[in-house]
Amino acid sequence: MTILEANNIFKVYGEFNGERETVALNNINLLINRGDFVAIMGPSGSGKTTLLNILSGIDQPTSGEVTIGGENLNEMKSDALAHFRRKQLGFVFQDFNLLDSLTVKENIMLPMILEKKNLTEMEEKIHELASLFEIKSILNKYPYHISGGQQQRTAVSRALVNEPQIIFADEPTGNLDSKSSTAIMECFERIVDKMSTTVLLVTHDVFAASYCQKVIFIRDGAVHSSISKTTNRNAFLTEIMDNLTLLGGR
Ligand SMILES: Nc1ncnc2c1ncn2[C@@H]1O[C@H](COP(=O)(O)OP(=O)(O)OP(=O)(O)O)[C@@H](O)[C@H]1O
Repeated sequence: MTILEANNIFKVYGEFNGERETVALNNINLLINRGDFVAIMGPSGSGKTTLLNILSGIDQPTSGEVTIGGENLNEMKSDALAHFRRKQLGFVFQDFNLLDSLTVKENIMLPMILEKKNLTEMEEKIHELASLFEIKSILNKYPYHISGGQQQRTAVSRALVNEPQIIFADEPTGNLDSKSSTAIMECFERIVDKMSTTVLLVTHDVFAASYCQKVIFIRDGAVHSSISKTTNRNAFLTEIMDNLTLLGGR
């Protein structure tokens, strides 16, 4: 079942500070199905973050449209879009974006409080996610007292509490060591397997991308190619590196 559809997406940034206009996205078309686990890769400046921001309704395309679960993001008024994003989409960022003044548990609860869920429902959900991501023992700690990996697992739990249709992650392993990167990619694997959540991430990290089922390569704002995992993760990792070499760039 198609969950996200992007049709003829163009993004042109206007002239700024004497710089000429930039065509950041040049006719992108994408179909993402429920339960897909997809990485977007490409050289620096190829348009990855711009694409993720447009697919997730953070930014508007210059032309083209994005639908998620059949709803056209570009036709929604800003209040409706904000509500849709809060309820239907989950976000994970490179720098975790946790609130330092709230405990791990309170950070995870926040999106449910905004959705006015009842206390029993919130407690049950937190228990389920904290068990799944092995963060039960740190629920009452503050973000500055836990490791980067634990912070990112908290951020993934927070992204999942309202059972979103799709999780968007921008460089989720960018600030993590290799052990924590493995743990977070295994978390994504688990939610795709167990909950059929759809995960779409942008990454420079070949190791992280090798956990996905599919990698879409973009260059100069356009889809260049895509590959799907057919054998094991190590073979897929080699295939991703070969494709990146062909793609060029840093
Ligand atoms: N707000 C903006 N105003 C003007 N140009 C922008 C803006 N944001 C991005 N760009 C330009 O659009 C192009 C795509 O940028 P984008 O950040 O999407 O690339 P990226 O692939 O995510 O890069 P990186 O891997 O370095 O993060 C680049 O040429 C960039 O300079």
